[in-house]
Amino acid sequence: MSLIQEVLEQVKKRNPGETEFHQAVEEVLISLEPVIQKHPEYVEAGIIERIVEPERQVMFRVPWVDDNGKVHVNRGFRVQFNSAIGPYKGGIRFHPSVYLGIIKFLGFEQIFKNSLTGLPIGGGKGGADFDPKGKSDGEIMRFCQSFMTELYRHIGQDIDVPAGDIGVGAREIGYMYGQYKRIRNAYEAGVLTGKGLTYGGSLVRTQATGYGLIYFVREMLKEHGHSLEGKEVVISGSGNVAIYACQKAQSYGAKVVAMSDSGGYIYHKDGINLDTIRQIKEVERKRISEYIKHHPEAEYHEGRGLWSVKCDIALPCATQNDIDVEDAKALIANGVIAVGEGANMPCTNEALSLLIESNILVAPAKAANAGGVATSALEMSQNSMRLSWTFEEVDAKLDQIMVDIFSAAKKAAKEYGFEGNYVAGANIAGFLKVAQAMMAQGIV
Ligand SMILES: NC(=O)C1=CN([C@@H]2O[C@H](COP(=O)(O)OP(=O)(O)OC[C@H]3O[C@@H](n4cnc5c(N)ncnc54)[C@H](OP(=O)(O)O)[C@@H]3O)[C@@H](O)[C@H]2O)C=CC1
Ligand SMILES: O=C(O)CCC(=O)C(=O)O
Repeated sequence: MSLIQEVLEQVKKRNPGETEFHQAVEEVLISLEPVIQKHPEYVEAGIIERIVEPERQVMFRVPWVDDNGKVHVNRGFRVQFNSAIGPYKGGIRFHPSVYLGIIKFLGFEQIFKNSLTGLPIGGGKGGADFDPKGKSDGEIMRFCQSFMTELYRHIGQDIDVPAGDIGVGAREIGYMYGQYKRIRNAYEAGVLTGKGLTYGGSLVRTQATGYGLIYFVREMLKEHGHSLEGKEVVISGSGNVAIYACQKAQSYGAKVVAMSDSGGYIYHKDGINLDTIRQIKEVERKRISEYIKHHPEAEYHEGRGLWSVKCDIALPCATQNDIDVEDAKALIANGVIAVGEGANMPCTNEALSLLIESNILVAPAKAANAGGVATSALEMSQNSMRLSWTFEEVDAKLDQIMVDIFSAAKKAAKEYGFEGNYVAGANIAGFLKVAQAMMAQGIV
């Protein structure tokens, strides 16, 4: 059995039931076979065994009281996966599906993604099995305060810097920051990113993941003689990543024809009206089905089925395992050119293999959605300097970072025998920097 197979077996045995974590580890380790052949010193130093084991993981009780005085108890998590190249960095997810296996898959992916940004940030992730849907502002605030009342012990601007993810946006970061500041009685803006602009947030952080995805997809299309101009695009989700991916894709002349939420999807042949989506999602916090009240010529379809909509470019921007083999087959049959992963691990491993074998261009999540965390790192830099850069300055840095990530993935893919496979290229380029740092720091 090869070392990679042995480590995979060990990961499954040691972390029973954590299927998303197994999936994420498998997807990375498979592409590292040629790397360890070339670098036997990594095998000797146990880099593969060490990189799949979190440095630390914390699980805690989050008690809170709803508006009717009823007590609820949720479970909170923070997984500090790897600090070889910088303080742990990664978002916080509030969603009822959250359990240790999800946070570990996300934390593991974050190691390689953060490395690809070229900035000094390690990998971590956190969250809670709390469902923010239908909760009042007061309930959200009390939950965030309770969550931070434990989390504050484990984080700090040079230790671990959380940010947003599913169910956590500027409102939640604000409540968590307020509670952290109250407990610590200190100015430490760099402890969280995705903050509001009046208290240390960075311009462009809100847009960064979606914009960065489109910058990466633009580079990938350009490399293969295509562009976004005139392409039909389908986007899953209608949250932070989806909205700003839609905005940037439209600005490059693409026509976004469908978007979704967990209830269903809308199809608008003439192109989605993003102002309506933003009003429904960012202001009213309602369901996407409301869209047809504003645009009766559009269609609403309940449930899954989004990936059967014909498109040139598919951008999964909702959640993990959104595109399975059947969805991939439907996309291929409909002539898709490219899939750009805005969400983390939105394709099953089987779907990814099928897309790659079918010569569909795949922009892998670790690279393509790295613009969010990269801009978080730029927010940390601004906090350290106590300066704020303009929108144009941050956006230009983000664009350059995405161009650099694309070329790093392309170069690594070519060097290790995977030319044109940016999934393998991103895994390898992300891994190499972390492995070199781990080698230099001894067995820790
Ligand atoms: N925010 C960021 O900066 C970054 C986010 N990501 C990843 O991007 C993805 C989207 O995150 P973000 O936009 O921030 O999150 P949001 O909470 O803003 O939006 C999430 C969207 O995905 C939908 N969704 C969530 N869970 C499911 C599900 N189980 N089934 C179907 N639809 C679902 C939501 O629908 P509904 O409202 O109905 O639940 C919503 O439309 C996630 O995978 C996240 O990890 C990656 C990098 C950075
Ligand atoms: O900005 C950050 O630190 C986190 C972003 C994130 O959670 C992600 O990249 O998945």
